Amino acid sequence: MIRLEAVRVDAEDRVVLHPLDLELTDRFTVLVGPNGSGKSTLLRLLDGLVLPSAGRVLVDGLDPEERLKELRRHVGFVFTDPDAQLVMPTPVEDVALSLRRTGVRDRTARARELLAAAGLGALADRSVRETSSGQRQLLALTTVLATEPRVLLADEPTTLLDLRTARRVGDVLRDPPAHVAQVVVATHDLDLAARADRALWVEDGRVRADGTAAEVVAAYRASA
Ligand SMILES: Nc1ncnc2c1ncn2[C@@H]1O[C@H](COP(=O)(O)OP(=O)(O)OP(=O)(O)O)[C@@H](O)[C@H]1O
Repeated sequence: MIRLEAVRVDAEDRVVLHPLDLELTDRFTVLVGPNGSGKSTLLRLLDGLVLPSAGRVLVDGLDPEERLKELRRHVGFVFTDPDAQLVMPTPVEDVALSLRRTGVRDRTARARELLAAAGLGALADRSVRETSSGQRQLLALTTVLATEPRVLLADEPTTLLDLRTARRVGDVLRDPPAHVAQVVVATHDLDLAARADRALWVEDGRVRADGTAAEVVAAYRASA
């Protein structure tokens, strides 16, 4: 369960996120809203990448200000830019690296299985630099899932993807591996958003609507 208790985030000259109380218990929650509304900030609070200026964040009881290391093991974050998290020369090495804390014995063999399951088997030994940006985005998601997080956070995970790959990423977010208890995604992809259980429409640093994905996405679409 994710809880925000009177959380506020200030920038130098303004409030980025106004005081917010929130409890997220659904399996798949999306954050929608215009550019610069505070979605990424809200997501980053859940991984301790942004710390609250006031209030408290708890992710399955872990407060990022007190137990950051544990939290980071508990939570996986997929960045918009996959190059921010792909560090090894080849996909198989990158996924094998992510498996280092999982107790898997043959990490290379398991990495190949995970890549194959993600539809990336043919790229396993290629240079990451030779893969397309969409393939790298899917690879970044695969490497994060390989760490076996309980909570999966993703910031615009379908931005670079063609329709079919976006659909596949949506399938993974909708129905992730069993170790993932909760998924929270910030997105402008309203087809993806509509597949969530719950949606928050964030605007000007406030939650403007909160409800089922169908309701909130329809209201947000109608506002454009
Ligand atoms: N550390 C910071 N210092 C100053 N301003 C910030 C900081 N972090 C975020 N902001 C500002 O806060 C606002 C919200 O940013 P955020 O990245 O959370 O929006 P977003 O909804 O994710 O936008 P987008 O859809 O464009 O990714 C923006 O105006 C941004 O410029």
